[in-house]
Amino acid sequence: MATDGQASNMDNNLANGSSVAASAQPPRRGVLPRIQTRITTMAASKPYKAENNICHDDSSRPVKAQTIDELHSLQKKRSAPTTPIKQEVTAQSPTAFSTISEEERQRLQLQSISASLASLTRESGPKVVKGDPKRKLETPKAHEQHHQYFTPNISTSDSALKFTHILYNLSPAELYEQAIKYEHGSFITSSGALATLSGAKTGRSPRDKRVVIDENTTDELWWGKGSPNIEMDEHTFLVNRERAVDYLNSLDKVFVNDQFLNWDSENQIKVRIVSARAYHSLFMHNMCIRPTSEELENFGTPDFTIYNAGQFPCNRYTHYMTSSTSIDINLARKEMVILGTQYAGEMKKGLFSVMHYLMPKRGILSLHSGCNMGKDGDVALFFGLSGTGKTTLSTDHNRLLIGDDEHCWSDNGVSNIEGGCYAKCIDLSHEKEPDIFNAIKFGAVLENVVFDEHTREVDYSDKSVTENTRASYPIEYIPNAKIPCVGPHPKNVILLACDAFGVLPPVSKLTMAQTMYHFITGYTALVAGTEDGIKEPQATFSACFGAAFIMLHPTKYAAMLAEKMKKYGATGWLVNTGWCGGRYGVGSRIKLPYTRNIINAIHSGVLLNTEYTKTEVFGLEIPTVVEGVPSEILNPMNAWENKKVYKETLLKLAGLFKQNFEVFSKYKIGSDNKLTEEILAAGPNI
Ligand SMILES: Nc1ncnc2c1ncn2[C@@H]1O[C@H](COP(=O)(O)OP(=O)(O)O)[C@@H](O)[C@H]1O
Ligand SMILES: C=C(OP(=O)(O)O)C(=O)O
Ligand SMILES: [Ca+2]
Ligand SMILES: [Mn+2]
Repeated sequence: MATDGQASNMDNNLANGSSVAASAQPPRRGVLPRIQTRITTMAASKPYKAENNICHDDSSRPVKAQTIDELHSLQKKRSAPTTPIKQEVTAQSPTAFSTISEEERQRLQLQSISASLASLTRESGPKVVKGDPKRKLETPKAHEQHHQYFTPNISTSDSALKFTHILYNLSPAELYEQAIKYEHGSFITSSGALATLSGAKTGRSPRDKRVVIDENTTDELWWGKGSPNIEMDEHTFLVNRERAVDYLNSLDKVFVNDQFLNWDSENQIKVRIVSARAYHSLFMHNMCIRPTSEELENFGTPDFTIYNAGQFPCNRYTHYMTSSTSIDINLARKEMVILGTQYAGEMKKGLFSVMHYLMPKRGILSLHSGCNMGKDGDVALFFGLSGTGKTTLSTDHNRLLIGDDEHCWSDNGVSNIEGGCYAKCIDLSHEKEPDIFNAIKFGAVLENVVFDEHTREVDYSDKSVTENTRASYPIEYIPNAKIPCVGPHPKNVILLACDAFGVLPPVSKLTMAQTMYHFITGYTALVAGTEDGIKEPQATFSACFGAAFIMLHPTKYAAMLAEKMKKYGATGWLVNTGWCGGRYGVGSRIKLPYTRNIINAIHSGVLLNTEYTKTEVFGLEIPTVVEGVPSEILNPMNAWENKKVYKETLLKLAGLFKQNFEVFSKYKIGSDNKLTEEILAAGPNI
């Protein structure tokens, strides 16, 4: 089909081409057209006159360059001067860089980057210089005094003799060029996105995420069974940090991104990402909040720094290492080191873990949820594990998108932590998800997708590289994004589960105790791919729908959620975006349009006042009708052909729920004894 189309297009072009040629004066074979040397009918608008009656071969102005090199130098305009240095600084409010010259500011910035990259054993940062090493002019001689580079006090070692070039907050266009020139597997797709490969790891490696245990974190953090925080000591962290920093400094150039997290300006943090790949720099450019040039000038010292040396493995002879991958967080040093994985999601989710530590300390609840808002200001949260529909369902053409994955709930309302979205691409189509499909354009990063060698058309159904194909794009690529990404207190809290057992109803209305029970339980069937090594869906429990990212005990987050939901009167819902009519392999996944209709009925308030029945075992309230959804699927028992197998499956899942919840039964949720008892009773009855 496509070939036919192309062929006939080509025929048309040829036909058009020849007809145009025919209508102009065709040069007769063997007779070349005469060269004109006289002005005849030059357009009157042309600003210059012919000299000595000799006409130039071109009707435009001559180029203002004497040589080819000069011509090339004209092509690139220097960026507009950065915002003027503020002079009106009072003695009471001197800002960090307010009274300094542009040169001094640049020097301080490079000094800060050099300090970030400092070796802790040699106690010095590398010699850093701004700009691409391929532009030789910018590589200074060491004795030259040049404001573009910074030389720290260097102890004797060969690594101290070279410069590390810093590609600082490059634009997407510059990053495209860097990726395409220097990184294998980088291509521009037909829609303008940058296609890249993340290497051997195409998903996160939760079993390789380590957190430094020290005198503070011993008591503060959640350790042990079920916790994502695999311990490591400070010394081992420093060994890995040194390995990453030495690797990065051995390169000709590194990328540095200085950006923000959290749209709530009172609770924003400054992050620095040092990475070796343009792909990683563009990914974080999309995922974090992009500073304005003025904000960048006043950036100062970051609150948290990532060293991404993902191409380089960790050393398995190092204590605590169980593979060649390690993602290490040190809260005291405010640093994270990545070795042995190039999957970009580690950076995004690593920072999310950090927010899960920092925000609750301020009484702010961090949420692994999507978030959107109706035209009347009604906010909905979409909690759920990977693949349950946070990104898909929060991206809704009829509502404003606040964010697809990571939020904060403070006394001021909700705020997105990030500046972009990270959508799954498997089986993506314009028809099913037009807004996400259209966001995959110039500036978007497309990970691990397969495309036609010639047309660069992406085949979203192709799983040859991985099932976890991904697109990262700035949030403003979604047409109805809410910028700034903040909103009032949520009205609906939707818990998403992708139930591979097919026994949970497509929608149920939850009591407060049930909401807490299901929030702490965090059930889903993990969909293939996002976590490395998972190929088939399997039942999973992940506390707070994000056990891989929370840092404190789950009951801390649960207590905060209960308090906020009560205070602001939010309603909890459980939505199964997984299977109906049988388990995975027998039934089928609930159709996305049905789920959207369910979600619409929640947003509109229709589902608050409708008829409900209660299910056995889980005791869930289910509506008897939802507009645009076949009534027979609303009660899963009706959708199953074999009722006996349904009941067995239901009991099996209920048993897994009970078993999972045992560890939480000895904990109290906040200061409320009654709520704790109610939560324990809100689980399945068997
Ligand atoms: N009924 C449904 N509801 C939500 N998503 C569905 C449904 N059926 C299929 N899907 C697919 O499941 C995936 C959900 O993934 P995503 O929205 O990225 O989840 P998350 O953001 O929670 O990780 C998407 O690929 C989506 O197209
Ligand atoms: C980036 C991730 O998020 P999600 O799959 O929830 O979109 C992830 O879990 O690796
Ligand atoms: Ca997620
Ligand atoms: Mn998502």
